[in-house]
Amino acid sequence: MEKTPTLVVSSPNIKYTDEYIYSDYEYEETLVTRNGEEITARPIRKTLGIRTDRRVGKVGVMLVGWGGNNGSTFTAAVLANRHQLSWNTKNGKMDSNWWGSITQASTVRLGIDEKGCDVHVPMCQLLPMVHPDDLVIDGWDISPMNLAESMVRAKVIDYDLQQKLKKEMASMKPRPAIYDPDFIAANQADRATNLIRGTKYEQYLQVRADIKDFRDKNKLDKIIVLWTANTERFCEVREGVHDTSENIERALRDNNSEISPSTIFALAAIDENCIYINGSPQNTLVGGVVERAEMRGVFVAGDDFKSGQTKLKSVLVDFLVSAGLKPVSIVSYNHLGNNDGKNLSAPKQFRSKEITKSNVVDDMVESNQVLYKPGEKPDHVVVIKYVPYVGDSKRAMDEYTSEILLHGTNTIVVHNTCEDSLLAVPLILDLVLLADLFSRLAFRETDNSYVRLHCVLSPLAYLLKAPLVASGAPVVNALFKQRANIDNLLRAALALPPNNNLGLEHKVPFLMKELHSGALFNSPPNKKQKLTHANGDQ
Ligand SMILES: NC(=O)c1ccc[n+]([C@@H]2O[C@H](COP(=O)([O-])OP(=O)(O)OC[C@H]3O[C@@H](n4cnc5c(N)ncnc54)[C@H](O)[C@@H]3O)[C@@H](O)[C@H]2O)c1
Ligand SMILES: O=P([O-])([O-])O[C@@H]1[C@@H](O)[C@H](O)[C@@H](O)[C@H](O)[C@@H]1O
Repeated sequence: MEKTPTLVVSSPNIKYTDEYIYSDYEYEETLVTRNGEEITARPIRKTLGIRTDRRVGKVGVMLVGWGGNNGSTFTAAVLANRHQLSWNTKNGKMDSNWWGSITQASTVRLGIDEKGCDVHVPMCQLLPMVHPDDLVIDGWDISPMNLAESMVRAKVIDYDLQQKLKKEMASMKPRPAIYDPDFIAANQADRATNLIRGTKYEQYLQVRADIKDFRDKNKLDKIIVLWTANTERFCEVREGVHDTSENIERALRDNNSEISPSTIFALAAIDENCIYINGSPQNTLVGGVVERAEMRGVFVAGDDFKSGQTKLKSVLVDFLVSAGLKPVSIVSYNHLGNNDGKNLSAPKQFRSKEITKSNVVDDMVESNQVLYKPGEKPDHVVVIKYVPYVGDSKRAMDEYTSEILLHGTNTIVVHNTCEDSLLAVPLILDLVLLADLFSRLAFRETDNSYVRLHCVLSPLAYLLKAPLVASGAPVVNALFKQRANIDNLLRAALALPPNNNLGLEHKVPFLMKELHSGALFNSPPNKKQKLTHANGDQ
């Protein structure tokens, strides 16, 4: 594989040491105030010291639901890419790739070259990230099947590739897991034979022991626990039970029936200082769990991978509303035949998914009060049907009807067929790699102290249908705003300004002349500011 060039930022605002990258970043925003009919906009600017720990270390990922379609396909994809496997299909020989992963297969605009042409680099090249080949994988499942059997059961991976992976995956066996029939569909009962017995607290202790065992056996520096098990019903959040760390601890020890398996996994992960990510729609990350994460300085993220219909919805609705067209009716229907679809065929589990698939348009609608009165929303219907024959190949049909000029209407219909797991698995990789990277960022608060990001990793929103945010923070669902947030956070850690898409060197005559004469690149750099970091050389 050709060696990717090393990226170095040459600026008085950045300092590289063996352990850290120190950057002075000019954070800019516009403060808007209203006084009756008058709106005032005031630019504000703050120099932020950002430190990135370059030491990636040895990273493990523990999947809850490892034996599922996503878990087995993720494992197959890591192994296929690690071994650079090729395999035969009816369409010819295929090579491994990570398409669908923004860290591995997408690029970020870095800037322009001397001719003024945009230069893009792979996202994974901007800052030190875990290499997918180096990930150590383990996990739990209520089903006892090993990963080779799980891969066959999933019917996602091409047959010839399965044969090349079977031996290695047969040696991988999910650890016994926590099963509570009150939280997932009754139709999952026949899988549930690989279980941790005992009270909820005993199960919590066992999960912690499993994490310690995985860490010690593999000499890991960091573990990320990611839920890709079945969708649970929402737990009924109760004051005095779910609201604080202390109350949830008590509820756990009291074997409270409203403490879900996913919340037990989350508490165990956090108490073992592991990042916890929820790839399903249920409300695992209740107040007490987030408070526990804050107290321990551990990161959490969720909910529900944003892989297909919802991802497209967060683009189409953003396009329509920002074009001044008014979506008034959105209908999202799909059917699929995998075990996820089987579990979602139960009303309570479907309701969890319906919630996360429905709330995704709120921020875009609320951003345009020319089109929508306060509180006004499009009609929005979500339908999911289970049709066993189609397996993992989800069939999605969407209809978007908008009001246009002079109350005309415009109806867009989309049909989409895909192996659902092949869309979700790259997101699992990105969630793991970006969560690890973001956990290594720190922001200088005083001369010698740094604070990390808020424990709820909302910069991962691009990958999630219902992004969890810090209490009181706005939820952003528009896909390209979410993407710009990731790109510009990475740029900020390199003391680079956000991409503003102005391109004035191609629009303002004297800038165009400077560009072509080379003068544009000789303009004096920002006045050399003293690095604000106490640790960086002055
Ligand atoms: N495109 C996608 O595939 C996609 C997109 C968004 C969200 N999701 C969510 O990801 C999750 C997994 O999807 P999938 O297609 O892999 O489903 P799946 O049913 O194939 O896999 C889930 C696995 O979890 C196991 N399991 C159930 N309860 C468990 C528990 N308490 N502990 C440990 N294991 C448990 C099951 O035995 C199964 O092997 C689902 O919640 C789904 O809604 C999937
Ligand atoms: O990501 P997306 O395509 O909007 O939503 C998908 C649903 O349409 C599908 O029915 C469900 O099984 C998947 O878990 C996923 O949530």
